[in-house]
Amino acid sequence: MYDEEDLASIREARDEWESETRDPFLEKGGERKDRFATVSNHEVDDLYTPDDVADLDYESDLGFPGESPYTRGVYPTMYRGRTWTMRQFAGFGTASETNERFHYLIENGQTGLSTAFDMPSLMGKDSDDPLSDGEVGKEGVAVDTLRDMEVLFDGIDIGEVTTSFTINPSAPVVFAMYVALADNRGVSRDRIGGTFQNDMLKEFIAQKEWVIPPEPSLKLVTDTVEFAAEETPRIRPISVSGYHIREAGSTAVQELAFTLADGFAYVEDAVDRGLDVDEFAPQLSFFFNSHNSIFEEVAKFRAARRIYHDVMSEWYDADDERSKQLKFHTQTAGQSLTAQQPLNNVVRVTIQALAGVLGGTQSLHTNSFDEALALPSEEAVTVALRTQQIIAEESGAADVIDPLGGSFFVETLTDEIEAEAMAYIEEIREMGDGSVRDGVLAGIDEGYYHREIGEASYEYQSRVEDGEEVVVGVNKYDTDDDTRPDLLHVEDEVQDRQLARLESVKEDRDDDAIEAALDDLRETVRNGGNVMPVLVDAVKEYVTMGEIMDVFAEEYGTYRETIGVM
Ligand SMILES: C[C@H](C(=O)O)C(=O)SCCNC(=O)CCNC(=O)[C@H](O)C(C)(C)COP(=O)(O)OP(=O)(O)OC[C@H]1O[C@@H](n2cnc3c(N)ncnc32)[C@H](O)[C@@H]1OP(=O)(O)O
Repeated sequence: MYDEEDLASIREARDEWESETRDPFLEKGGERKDRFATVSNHEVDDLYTPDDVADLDYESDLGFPGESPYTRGVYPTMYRGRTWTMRQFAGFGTASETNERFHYLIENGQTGLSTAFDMPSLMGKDSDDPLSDGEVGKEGVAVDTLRDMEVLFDGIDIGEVTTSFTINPSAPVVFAMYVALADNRGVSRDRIGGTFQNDMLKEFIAQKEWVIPPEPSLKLVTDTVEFAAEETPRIRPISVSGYHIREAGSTAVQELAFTLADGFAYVEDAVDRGLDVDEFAPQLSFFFNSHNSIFEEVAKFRAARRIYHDVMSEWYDADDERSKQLKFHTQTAGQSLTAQQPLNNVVRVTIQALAGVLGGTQSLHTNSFDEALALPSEEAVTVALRTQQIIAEESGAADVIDPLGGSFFVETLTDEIEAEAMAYIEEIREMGDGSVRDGVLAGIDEGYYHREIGEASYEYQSRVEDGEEVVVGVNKYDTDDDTRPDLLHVEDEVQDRQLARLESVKEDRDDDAIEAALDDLRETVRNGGNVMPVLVDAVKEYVTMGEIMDVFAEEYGTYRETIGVM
């Protein structure tokens, strides 16, 4: 963006500044540290100038918002037209309690819904399974049958509001329930909107919740992609998630690279099935973490959009512009929150949320300050939502598009993060002999991710222990405050109420229809067909989550991690 002559004179002026202005000043007191680095340990210089961005080409590297390569944002007006979706993750108890929380959040100005499921539902177990005992409704809402979905969305217009479902191994079942709910309510399938996390690859990489092995898991994900493309154009069947990879201890670059590689693996799997990339890619979506190093996060989000645009065009021949636009949800970093001095977390969350906004997120969850201690209380959830509203309506951050674009520092970081992430993606592609899909599966199988993330995590912990990485109120400043906010407690009787509902649903069912539905499902699995249409029929008969997942486990087998078992 600068000509050679300008750059030469800037270089010369910088040398002069260093020797005549900075260095004599440094002699007085030096710098606070020997080395400055982001939370991911990415070293940063003291100052950036046009010389650092000498290779930047405005048109091909940045462009304009809503135009390729989308570095500056996916929409032409970004938040001047509409602010991001404020989507607080919520769920606890039975569907009735969560339905109440949904209404509370909507009344308080939240613009989208996001469902947290309890552990049994996440793992595809019914509430009456012996393994579920003590976990029902504890960390999210319990969903066993379509009846729970009916209660969950009572009084909510599912043709209007978009809802996110954080569910993975059992995602096809919940997707089928949502479609069945729409059918039963007479809402046409093309009106329902929302997102299923349904990102099984990151489960094997980082979060470690699975039922069946990686290959059939991927097959089921692609079933949902195909079904969504054909039936539910406003549903995003996968939210390719870096969040949990980062929470497991990865760096920002690893988070970006591993997530994009997973995204490309899903693209390849769907293309291998015979789908045209432009038929399904516009419905893909992403989900990233936002940590404390504000500029690193902004650069990560900008690099994500640029890489995605370039790779979708060049490797997968996407034509439709929507196939090349990376749209993402952001959640502030749970792992950065501290149990000590919990109110400090409000500040951390504000910084992280601001990074998401400056980075152009489409949707945002701000963590509640008490999340290191328990599920969020109503008070904490309200502060978290208000944080988003203050950023949106008081800070001015939403008034200018990509306000950090053109910052010598942020553009340099964007380039560096892009290059480092691409090196990882290429490495994964090579592990699969030219196929990212096979490379990701090989990486899972061989413990590649486990090693890479483990090393980064160990290194971060060591820096915290050495005090090189400061965590205020934990390893520096007053650390013995034990203030405890009022916490949300989920009563044990929730389990009894959920079991009673499940029992009454089971009593009312037509046993022959249940058996026939499960036979159809087994048959479809055996002949390799898309399971989604039969799942929709099955859940309409009130077949349970556990009954369906048992068929998958019987037919596809279960999975045990082999890492470390030599
Ligand atoms: C840690 C925790 C755990 O594991 O426990 C978790 O995982 S929690 C995980 C929680 N996960 C999530 O909450 C995932 C949320 N994800 C999503 O909501 C989606 O996948 C998303 C990221 C693509 C965001 O979708 P969204 O509907 O909120 O936002 P969109 O960007 O699509 O915008 C919504 C509508 O507004 C329109 N729109 C957007 N911006 C503008 C603008 N400036 N002017 C005019 N219209 C606009 C869009 O075109 C779209 O319309 P139209 O609809 O007409 O096209």
